[in-house]
Amino acid sequence: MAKPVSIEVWNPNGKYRVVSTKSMPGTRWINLLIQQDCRVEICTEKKTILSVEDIVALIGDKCDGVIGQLTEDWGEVLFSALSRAGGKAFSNMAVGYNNVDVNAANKYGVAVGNTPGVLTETTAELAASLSLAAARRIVEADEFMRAGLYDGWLPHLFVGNLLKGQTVGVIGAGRIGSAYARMMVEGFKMNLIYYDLYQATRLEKFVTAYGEFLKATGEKPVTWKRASTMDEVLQEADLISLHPILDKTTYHLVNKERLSKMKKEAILINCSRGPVIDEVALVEHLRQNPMFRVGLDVFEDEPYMKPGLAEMKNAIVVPHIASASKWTREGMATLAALNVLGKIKGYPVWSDPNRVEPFLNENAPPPAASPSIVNAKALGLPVSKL
Ligand SMILES: NC(=O)C1=CN([C@@H]2O[C@H](COP(=O)(O)OP(=O)(O)OC[C@H]3O[C@@H](n4cnc5c(N)ncnc54)[C@H](O)[C@@H]3O)[C@@H](O)[C@H]2O)C=CC1
Ligand SMILES: O=C(O)C(=O)CO
Repeated sequence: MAKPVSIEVWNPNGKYRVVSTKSMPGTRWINLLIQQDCRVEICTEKKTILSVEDIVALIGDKCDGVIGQLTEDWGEVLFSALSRAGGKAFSNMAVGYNNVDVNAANKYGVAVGNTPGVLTETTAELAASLSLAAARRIVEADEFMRAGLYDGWLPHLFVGNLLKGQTVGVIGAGRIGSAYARMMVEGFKMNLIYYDLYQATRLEKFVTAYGEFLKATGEKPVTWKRASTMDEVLQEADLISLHPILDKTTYHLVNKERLSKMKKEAILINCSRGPVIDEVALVEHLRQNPMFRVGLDVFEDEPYMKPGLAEMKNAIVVPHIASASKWTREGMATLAALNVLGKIKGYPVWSDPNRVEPFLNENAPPPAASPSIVNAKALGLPVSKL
């Protein structure tokens, strides 16, 4: 018998019981659920990461849907518990769902939602912030200043890299990778090289058009290249940002051998998932190459860092905050709630998860659809005609 978990209840007499494993930003997501006759239970346990046992207790005997977090292990145990409780809907409050065993969800007929689109620009902006902070050694300089060590301007003080005219490399040019690439190309006039399993046609067109604009105004045009191997990006780029999903093909994509192919003064940014980089190999590489710099939002054993990383001056580390803007986090909560609500109400699945704006308009009711269900096809769910 699992131990009870503390909760806060909204609309106690609602017909459908929806559980959120965490408090989420904003109130729109709660109101949307309440308006559709849901009783909303929000876990108020103090600990940051809930165990599978905690979540089983939250699900209880009757539960129509759960909104969960990327820190939770959603597999056989939780999907079978949800199914036993009569639930057929789960949504991660995240676009990445490497914490979810979708096959297990399929086995129990549970729809799995995620929250694409609403975090694209916010995450890309954090990757751009880390890129600039690493290139211009902002964190080191800030520490130096606060330590009272600044005693006057010097020609060699915190000399970093100029981005303009250098090459930005993007691994995984999907929604976020492409948004980041556009920021770095347009903002800093960097040339682009990218590697993805698919062609990023819109991104290529954007860089071509921007290059033509620069040329027409008498400036050196920017260029783009789609690399046929990831190693080509590692060898050619001065700044590399990782934006693939985490799966078997991207686990330790950046390892010791690949790090050795990068330029000695290159900058590596990771705002995807920690295990995309072999972090032990990275710490060793940072030690051996003091001019190599890294900006990390995610870690292999999150929330922990591999030994030695925290001491490296050439590493900037932040606690998985890439999607942390108010608008984005409130939007993620809304999309996650609507994924669950849509399944409970028997709505179809939205036809294009890249076009989620209609769900985010606070001045209009959201469409009667689940914004993004990743296993819609496997479950044979109907698709919205809107
Ligand atoms: N740090 C943070 O707070 C955040 C992290 N993320 C992470 O970013 C990931 C990407 O998000 P989106 O851009 O929205 O997804 P997306 O699906 O639009 O883009 C992922 C891209 O990776 C590519 N890809 C897949 N396997 C690859 C491989 N082996 N080599 C190269 N490219 C490969 C895909 O073809 C796709 O273009 C999420 O899955 C999530 O893990 C997302 C949001 C916030
Ligand atoms: O949406 C995701 O995948 C995240 O990592 C949230 O920040």
